[in-house]
Amino acid sequence: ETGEVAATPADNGAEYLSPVTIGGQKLNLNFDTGSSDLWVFSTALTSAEIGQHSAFNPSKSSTYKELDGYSFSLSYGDGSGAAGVVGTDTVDIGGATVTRQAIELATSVSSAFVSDADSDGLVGLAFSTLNSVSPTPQKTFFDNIMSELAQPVFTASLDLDGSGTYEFGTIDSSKFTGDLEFTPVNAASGFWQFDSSCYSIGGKTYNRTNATPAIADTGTSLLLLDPEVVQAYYSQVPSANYDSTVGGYTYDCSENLPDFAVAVGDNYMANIPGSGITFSPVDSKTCFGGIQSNSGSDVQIFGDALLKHHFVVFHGESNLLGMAAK
Ligand SMILES: O=C(NNC1=NCCC1)c1ccc(Br)cc1
Repeated sequence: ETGEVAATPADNGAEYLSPVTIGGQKLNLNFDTGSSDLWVFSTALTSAEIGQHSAFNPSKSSTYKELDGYSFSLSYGDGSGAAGVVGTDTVDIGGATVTRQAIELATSVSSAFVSDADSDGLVGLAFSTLNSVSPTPQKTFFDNIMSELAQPVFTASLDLDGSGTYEFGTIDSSKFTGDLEFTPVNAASGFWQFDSSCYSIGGKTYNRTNATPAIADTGTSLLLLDPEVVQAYYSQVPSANYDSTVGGYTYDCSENLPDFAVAVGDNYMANIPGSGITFSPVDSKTCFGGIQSNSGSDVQIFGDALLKHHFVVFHGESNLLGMAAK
């Protein structure tokens, strides 16, 4: 079995959305390798909360089964969150189908999800140990389908030109160039976590002292790195400075930015060309960088700002992360 869906950049440029069919109902969900819950907007929310979203209606699905007394409650790294009840239903992602997938129906969502009209919920693709369902944590879609897949993998090929895809069960070699380099993942963290001990700026490589690990997180928009690395990068950008009003480093959009690369394990330097560093404009002349600080936390987050420049393989059986150029 295999499945393939488009990953389309949302209007806000901050996330990618993919169509998922649950009990015959189609929703646009954010595939998130940084969390492990599949939750959706549900008709239990108020119409003000639902707004333009698609909301799952359990009473309209002939295959939905409530899990009596089960609940979920989640908060994400950016402070957004959701909570609600739990059931099972048939989930189809591009033809890959799980018949009894735990789906989490939101009865409350944070304001960020209400105002982001593009996302009808998330599909968690980190390890099931992080699932928030009480009293019994549930398995992710990938965990449930892995044994049925032609290969126990899923891949992310995110593009800003709207041609991105997620694929389950196969590694499509037409989607990348050069070698695919695999790195061991520390699954005990619950994340797709690996070592990253060096970086390069404008082609010059630096080793990090007391290097914190990194995670591959498709649910985070930016590249959130140690302050040491971020300061080193923006010291090479004359007009750059930390602007507390927007909460990050900004610079003149006319700057000719240096290339940047971070190590993924010992065998791969993941590069972002200088032309691909900017995340968004702040005003007519100022730009906001895709490289920002993780405020010194114990892990670096390699989000879409990095991942969209690469072909990424998540190998669930051998706990490896594959990276290639594209
Ligand atoms: O929440 C996280 N990733 N996913 C999403 N962010 C926003 C919506 C979804 C996240 C994961 C790991 C670490 Br460490 C910090 C943050």
